[in-house]
Amino acid sequence: MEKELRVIISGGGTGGHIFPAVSIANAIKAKYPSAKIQFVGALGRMEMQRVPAAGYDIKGLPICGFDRKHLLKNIAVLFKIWKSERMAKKIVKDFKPMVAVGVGGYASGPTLNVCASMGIPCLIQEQNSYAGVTNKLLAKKASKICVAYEGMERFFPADKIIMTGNPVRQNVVDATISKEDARVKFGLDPNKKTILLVGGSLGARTINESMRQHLDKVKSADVQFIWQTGKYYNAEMTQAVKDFGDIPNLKVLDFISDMGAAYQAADLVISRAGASSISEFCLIGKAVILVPSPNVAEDHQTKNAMALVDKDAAIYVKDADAPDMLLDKALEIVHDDAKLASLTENIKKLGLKDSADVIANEVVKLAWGKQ
Ligand SMILES: CC(=O)N[C@H]1[C@@H](OP(=O)(O)OP(=O)(O)OC[C@H]2O[C@@H](n3ccc(=O)[nH]c3=O)[C@H](O)[C@@H]2O)O[C@H](CO)[C@@H](O)[C@@H]1O
Repeated sequence: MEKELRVIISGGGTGGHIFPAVSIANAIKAKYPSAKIQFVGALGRMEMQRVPAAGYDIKGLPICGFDRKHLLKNIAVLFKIWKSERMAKKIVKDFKPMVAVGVGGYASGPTLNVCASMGIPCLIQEQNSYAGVTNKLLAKKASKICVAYEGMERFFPADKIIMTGNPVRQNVVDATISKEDARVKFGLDPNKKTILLVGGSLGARTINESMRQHLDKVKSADVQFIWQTGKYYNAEMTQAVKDFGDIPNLKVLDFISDMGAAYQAADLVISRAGASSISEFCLIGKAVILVPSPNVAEDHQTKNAMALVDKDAAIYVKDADAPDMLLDKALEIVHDDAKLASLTENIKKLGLKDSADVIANEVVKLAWGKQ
């Protein structure tokens, strides 16, 4: 009989790292229901809520990133890294994983470093077309590196790279709720065209401003809206809507837990161009307007977006132009059924299926020592 499978999964910071981790865990559990999975995240970050909500146990490390503006503060950061490594060592010793998975984000640094130093095989998953700092540092120690974009040999040893695509949560891509029921779930008219706005897992100032500055147009549009503001901006945007007055065709939310239903409800999505969001649009086949964040390393969201836009699989609106034209563009497209159909058709061709499954197989092979 094979031994009990024990896996550590570490990383987080934003949904773009957390949700791929959860879907890898789900895929492992689907194959090995008795597998023991321990998440390790960063205290105070989003994974500390989202991972338990997905049904997994998580332990938090007091880790954070270096402060490039205030160098003196980094003495405290060094102490936190040291403390995190000690705590990671204890977690690893107690849990005794057979394999470790890192999905990027601060916590995966100490966790995978400790695992590698104890001879536990490590796999890392990089979601973007531009590798994150932690993953770049861990690449030497990892046995396998799962990626979603071509050309990642720029960052990682070519012989370790496996092209898997980004794992997306099963309940997001396999949502069975009908369009009508999904709209009712969000308190909307089941028969009215619907636009969903999402600013990534944390919300996006520009997308929010593109709505806030045009609430008159929103109210008079023959369309309804689900507007995810992000937790940070929610109070401000909710107040702006309250000050404007009643807008029955608008639902404002800080965070959407059931993204499967939100996508089902929508005829058109407006979104940032984070890697997991893009993978979801491709797999579900959603007409989307992408407004890449200009505030990310190497402008990687624009690269993520252009991979679709160049194939007529998404519409691109530059961040700086969004407050002026995003809403008008969306209202034009949502009423153009031929355009919606061609966008849907083209984006569907770009989805890499079964990513979580393929990665889970690689994790299991490493655990059993079959590299
Ligand atoms: C500002 C920033 O640093 N963004 C990065 C971050 O984005 P971010 O965390 O926004 O990640 P993605 O766009 O890749 O994924 C967002 C995920 O959150 C989910 N979701 C979103 C909103 C919501 O209300 N509910 C919900 O469940 C989406 O379904 C998706 O699964 O990580 C991505 C993956 O490494 C990067 O490509 C992004 O550049």
